[in-house]
Amino acid sequence: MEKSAKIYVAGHRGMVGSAIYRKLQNEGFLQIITRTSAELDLRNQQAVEEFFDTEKPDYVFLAAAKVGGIIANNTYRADFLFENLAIQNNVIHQSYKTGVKKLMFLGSSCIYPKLAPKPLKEDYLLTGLLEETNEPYAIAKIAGIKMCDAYRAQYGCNFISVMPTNLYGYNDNYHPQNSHVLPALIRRFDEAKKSNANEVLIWGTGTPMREFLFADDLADACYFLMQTYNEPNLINIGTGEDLTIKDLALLIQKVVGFKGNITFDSSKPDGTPRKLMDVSKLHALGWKHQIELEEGLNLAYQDYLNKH
Ligand SMILES: NC(=O)C1=CN([C@@H]2O[C@H](COP(=O)(O)OP(=O)(O)OC[C@H]3O[C@@H](n4cnc5c(N)ncnc54)[C@H](OP(=O)(O)O)[C@@H]3O)[C@@H](O)[C@H]2O)C=CC1
Ligand SMILES: C[C@H]1O[C@H](OP(=O)(O)OP(=O)(O)OC[C@H]2O[C@@H](n3cnc4c(=O)[nH]c(N)nc43)[C@H](O)[C@@H]2O)[C@@H](O)[C@@H](O)C1=O
Repeated sequence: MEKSAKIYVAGHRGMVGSAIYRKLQNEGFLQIITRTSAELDLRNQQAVEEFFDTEKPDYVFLAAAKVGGIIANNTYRADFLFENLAIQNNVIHQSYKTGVKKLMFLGSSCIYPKLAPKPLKEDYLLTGLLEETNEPYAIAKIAGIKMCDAYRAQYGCNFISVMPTNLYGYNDNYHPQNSHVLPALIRRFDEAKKSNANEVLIWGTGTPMREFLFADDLADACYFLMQTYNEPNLINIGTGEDLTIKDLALLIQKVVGFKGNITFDSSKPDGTPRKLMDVSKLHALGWKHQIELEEGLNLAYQDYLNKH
């Protein structure tokens, strides 16, 4: 990407989009185009068409999506399917129509079959049934991968798909019900500490395993792949390391400094038992994460404290 190129970061106020925006600014890009969802609703086909016709971006990072944790995905099943399909259909199709040089589509590790062998290799896509709690979101993301590949095959578009693992970082969503586990627990432990509560409740059994990547590391990987990777199919972005939700809770408890107990609410869903990514393809290209989990948790907790 040339430093003077017009780069559209869709979703620039979100956790991932804001990290990509910071990365591009730090690298000296001069024309980063942004719109909030209030200014440009990406579900609106006509508005997206007008925006692309007017702005004609050279490069697109598609980091706008309807996003949430296990309960949000399971509760708003129609919204997660419809909104994500609409956003990605509009952005990918208009990128083709206006001659965007390269587009990056962000998927998620939940596109892999629930019981696929671990670690999850890219070629396990569509080899089995999906996890029920986030099936609508995963179906939309799989459609996004297939759209990028179809536009590459039929029209020669350089559209690539990356699959990040579970993410956390600056500008995360700390909603008590709708957020992902890591920000939810930062908030719950912090509130328990401040109110001198005796215990913190963790959803599920604590036995599922998850892999976590700091969003600024993800942005760095996205930037790296945008410069170097021009292939169909998908590429995983993660750390290659995971831990149980119980161990994550104990680590967050330590970082926050909560002295009470933790208990488990097994009436809440566990979701996928494990979704560790195989990151050998990314490592072979020469990229590896920098920020380890405990360091990232301290950074995220400071960001939470600054804003709450
Ligand atoms: N968070 C995670 O753990 C993971 C995220 N991902 C993927 O990364 C990407 C970004 O996620 P993340 O940053 O966490 O999500 P956020 O919820 O933090 O940000 C999403 C952004 O999308 C924008 N957006 C949502 N709906 C619309 C719309 N209708 N029109 C225009 N913009 C819209 C929002 O814009 P505004 O602020 O202006 O309303 C918001 O800034 C997504 O594709 C997600 O699937 C993948 C794996 C894990
Ligand atoms: C990124 C990924 O995120 C989603 O999948 P998920 O990994 O299952 O998401 P999660 O972060 O919400 O939960 C992880 C684990 O943690 C447990 N857990 C404990 N206590 C809390 C808690 O307080 N909140 C939440 N949310 N989970 C909790 C929870 O029960 C589960 O076992 C997808 O829907 C999909 O959107 C997607 O791609």
